[in-house]
Amino acid sequence: MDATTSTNGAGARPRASGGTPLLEARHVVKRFGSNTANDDVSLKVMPGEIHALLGENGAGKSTLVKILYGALQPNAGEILWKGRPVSIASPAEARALGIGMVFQHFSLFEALTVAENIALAMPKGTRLKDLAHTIETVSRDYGLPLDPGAYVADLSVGERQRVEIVRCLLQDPELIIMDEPTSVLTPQEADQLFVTLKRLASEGCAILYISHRLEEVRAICDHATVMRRARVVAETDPGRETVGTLARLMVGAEVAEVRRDKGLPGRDRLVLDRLSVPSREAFGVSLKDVSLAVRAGEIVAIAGVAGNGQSELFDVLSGETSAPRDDMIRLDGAAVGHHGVNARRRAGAAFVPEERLGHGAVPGLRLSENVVLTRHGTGEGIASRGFTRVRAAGKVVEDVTGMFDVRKGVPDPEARSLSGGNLQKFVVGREVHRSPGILVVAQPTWGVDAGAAAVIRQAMIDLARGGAAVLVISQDLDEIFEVADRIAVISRGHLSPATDAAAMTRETIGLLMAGGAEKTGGGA
Ligand SMILES: Nc1ncnc2c1ncn2[C@@H]1O[C@H](COP(=O)(O)OP(=O)(O)OP(=O)(O)O)[C@@H](O)[C@H]1O
Repeated sequence: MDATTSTNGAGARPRASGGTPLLEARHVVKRFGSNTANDDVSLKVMPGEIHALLGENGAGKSTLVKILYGALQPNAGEILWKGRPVSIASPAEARALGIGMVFQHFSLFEALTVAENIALAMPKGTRLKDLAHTIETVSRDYGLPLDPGAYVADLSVGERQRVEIVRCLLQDPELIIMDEPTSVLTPQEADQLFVTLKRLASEGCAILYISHRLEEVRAICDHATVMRRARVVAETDPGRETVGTLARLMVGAEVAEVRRDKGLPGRDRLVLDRLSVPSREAFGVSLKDVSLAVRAGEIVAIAGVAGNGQSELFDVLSGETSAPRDDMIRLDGAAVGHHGVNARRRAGAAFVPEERLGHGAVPGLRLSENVVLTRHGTGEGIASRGFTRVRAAGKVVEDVTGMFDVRKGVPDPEARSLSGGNLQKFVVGREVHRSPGILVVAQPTWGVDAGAAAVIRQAMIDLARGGAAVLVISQDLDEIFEVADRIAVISRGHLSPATDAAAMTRETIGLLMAGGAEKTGGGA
């Protein structure tokens, strides 16, 4: 690995050429059956360095960091910690060395409080009261405020991540591994996280950082290791690259630009009429008088800080919860507010939830079985009996794999064995493949690489331009501006009127996010 000197930011540190790496992986190999996920991978992380691990979906990044965290064992290769060979047999051993990890999929118990969750990772005998106090102090100091007594079930995704980070910090790590930490955060939360990471790095803690958001990698990372198809293909200083050159290093080709011509919106297809839904949970968000009409041919995006009613809105749109009145939700003119998810699917709607594992796909089922699950009640070619069903579902898997370049080791694997981004591509692709008249999708490109994000965004645009009404719920403003014809903002359960995207700026959206939506009231 070449010694490089960082050019980014005031706090940039030169990359030591002679110093001992904090962590070094040498020639690591990891196979899953016939699929090689890491093929002779080497990596050096220096103390106090923010080190990006980049690569397209399925490149092998998560596999490598799971090995470094002791959650997986390599088939070959060596790991050195502060220059000494170590064998990291379990996450507990990794933590004992000083390696912490914040996962992409959270591992918190919803029925426990923040303090109780963190206590599980602390030495036996830690008093809950003292721990609550420490949590409050550390979380405040590092700009990640938390209420130790709050139940995890009531926290937003961004807050849950804070719990994971604070739990990690309390173990005094020298290296923190983060797998796509900003994909669940608002722009403001992400900025705050960057301040926290810079501070940790200035205190000597190294960060190994997986992200598909290349702009942020350029802004905060001192060094990047790039993987492609299980191998390391480049080492670079991201501050010296552009987003385009980084994307090319990852994907090995130019990333296609999303094409969008102006649509000619037609009739109303999805209509919400003064939809109010009281929260089911003590700390949940109630939807208040939400009105919106999404027309044929257009994409409407709902922006907002996580935890402002997005998941409640998705649940009532998809039929997971019932609307108080049937006609509060109309699909192509038909009142469906009291209908379940299958009836809404039969009415031509498709839904892609935010959580892909568990909600979007059942982890232990094969992809074809997951296709059957979402289509058995819709009468769309997945016949109701035996072989036909399995064969037709297999064909859907094949089509979606081709259209969305889903990378997988075997033709029909269990959902859980796909890399995060590939599963997302599959779940979005499975629904787009139905050519729905109405598509509601939450966080469509969460965790997918630049190339795949372009494919998914293009598919949504093409679907809309073909006459569908597409509603995108997203926290990613870049994505919203790339795809949306109109933008509405959700704030504490209120939805602002959907406004022509060309007339919206980040500033206006920011103001609406901060509570302005309540003042402007619901409207289409
Ligand atoms: N438990 C498993 N069983 C079988 N194959 C697996 C397993 N875990 C990962 N793989 C495979 O290993 C390869 C690398 O996956 P990995 O999750 O490491 O990729 P990644 O670079 O982190 O991708 P992403 O950006 O999409 O999260 C993929 O082909 C994946 O399908």
